Amino acid sequence: MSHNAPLSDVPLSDVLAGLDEWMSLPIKQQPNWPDPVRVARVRQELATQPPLVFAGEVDQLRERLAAAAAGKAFVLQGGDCAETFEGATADNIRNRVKTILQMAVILTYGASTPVVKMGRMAGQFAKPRSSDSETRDGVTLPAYRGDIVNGYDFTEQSRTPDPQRILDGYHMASSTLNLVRAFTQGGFADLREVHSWNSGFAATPANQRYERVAKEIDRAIKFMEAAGADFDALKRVEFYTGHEALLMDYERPMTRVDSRTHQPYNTSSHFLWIGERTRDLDGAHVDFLSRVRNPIGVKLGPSTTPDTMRELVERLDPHREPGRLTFITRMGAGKIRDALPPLLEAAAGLESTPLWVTDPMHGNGITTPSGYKTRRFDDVVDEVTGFFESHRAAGTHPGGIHVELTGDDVTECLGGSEHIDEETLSTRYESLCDPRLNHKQSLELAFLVAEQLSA
Ligand SMILES: O=C[C@H](O)[C@H](O)COP(=O)(O)O
Ligand SMILES: C=C(OP(=O)(O)O)C(=O)O
Ligand SMILES: [Mn+2]
Repeated sequence: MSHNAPLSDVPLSDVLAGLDEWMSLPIKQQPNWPDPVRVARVRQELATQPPLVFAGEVDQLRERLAAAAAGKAFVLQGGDCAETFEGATADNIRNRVKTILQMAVILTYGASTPVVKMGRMAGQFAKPRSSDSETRDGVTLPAYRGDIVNGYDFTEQSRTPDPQRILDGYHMASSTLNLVRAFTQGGFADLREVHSWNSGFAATPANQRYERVAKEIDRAIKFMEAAGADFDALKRVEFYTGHEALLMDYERPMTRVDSRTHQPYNTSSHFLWIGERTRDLDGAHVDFLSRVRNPIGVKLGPSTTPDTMRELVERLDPHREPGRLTFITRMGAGKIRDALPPLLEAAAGLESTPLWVTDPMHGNGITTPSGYKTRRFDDVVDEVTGFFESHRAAGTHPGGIHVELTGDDVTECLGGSEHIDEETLSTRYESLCDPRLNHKQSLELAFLVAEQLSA
């Protein structure tokens, strides 16, 4: 029997042994910890900490993703490229949650589709890098790999990987998730608050357009209330977390055997994805994630062949379980119309039902002459359009969108209705890794996606 069988026929000792199989496989993008003994101690301590999510929630998300894969819902995943410890403030978390809620309203209302809301939040602390090191003014130090590994400051001390950061990352994820749960379960995310999510954001065409949608929703709710509808269910909103499962010294200790089902769940997050750089078929990440019950995503870049995709299905979704596997394509605006159709065609013969999500960010990175990593809003929109076109042509379901965004008024991506240009980038560029859509650009994108969805 395959190791990730949906039914728990595998002896517990085999399950536990399997969870460490990755250690014997090639692995990429892990830090060079200077003191492995300290890391081992941290791993042990982390393994004793309470889980961040409950396995039942994870199962519920799998059902929601299955609905999206079947064209009955749409998934919205968004958040920072790299969450930071310093950025885990109430204001910052609230603005990101508000932005995702607003985008979800635009999509739900504009396209009459249920939206599965998921943050790149509460654990998005580890980053894969193109280069292991960074050189500035002749000084070479280890690359910044995310706050869960090392610091961004360009000093030897800060860039040296520090395992204490793994525990700090756990606590940051825990407090972030606590606030996210408070907002989404305590009334803040109630659809009757649809106007208040817009407050605090500057008046712009996108916000004004949002206000108009909010007014219409308000009127509809008032009408239904007057007609006797009970809206208590609106008080609570399902909101899930996801991050790239990259740092094995975090992901493994957070993986626990569920007492109800005797199956392993990665309790650091509801959803986990494997990055473009670590999805080797015979590598550690694919093996490890094939053994946990969480729904799993895999990033697919433009060079992905149908064979690779088929093999990923075999390894990660051998039982063809709806909701289990999400392909997050990140092809680039210029490539998606050529690169995605062969994958959609090949998937049709597999009896698998992967959820197809577009990440219109990571294939569209450019660096300005002054050294800023950025993306053009128009390229982001073009990739999203290419995603919808490809699915329409193939008769498959465009199931969701995955974006790097913030609720703040940063200037990291070029364009949008505010026409951020190369000179403006430096005024408020805050990301420590990839450029994010700001609040207005996020709403603008949501309106465009809603149009595509309802086309
Ligand atoms: O977020 C994705 C990657 O970590 C990022 O794009 C890598 O960036 P780099 O090429 O600057 O290392
Ligand atoms: C590293 C990322 O993406 P990818 O693996 O697609 O490059 C990311 O999502 O930040
Ligand atoms: Mn990124």
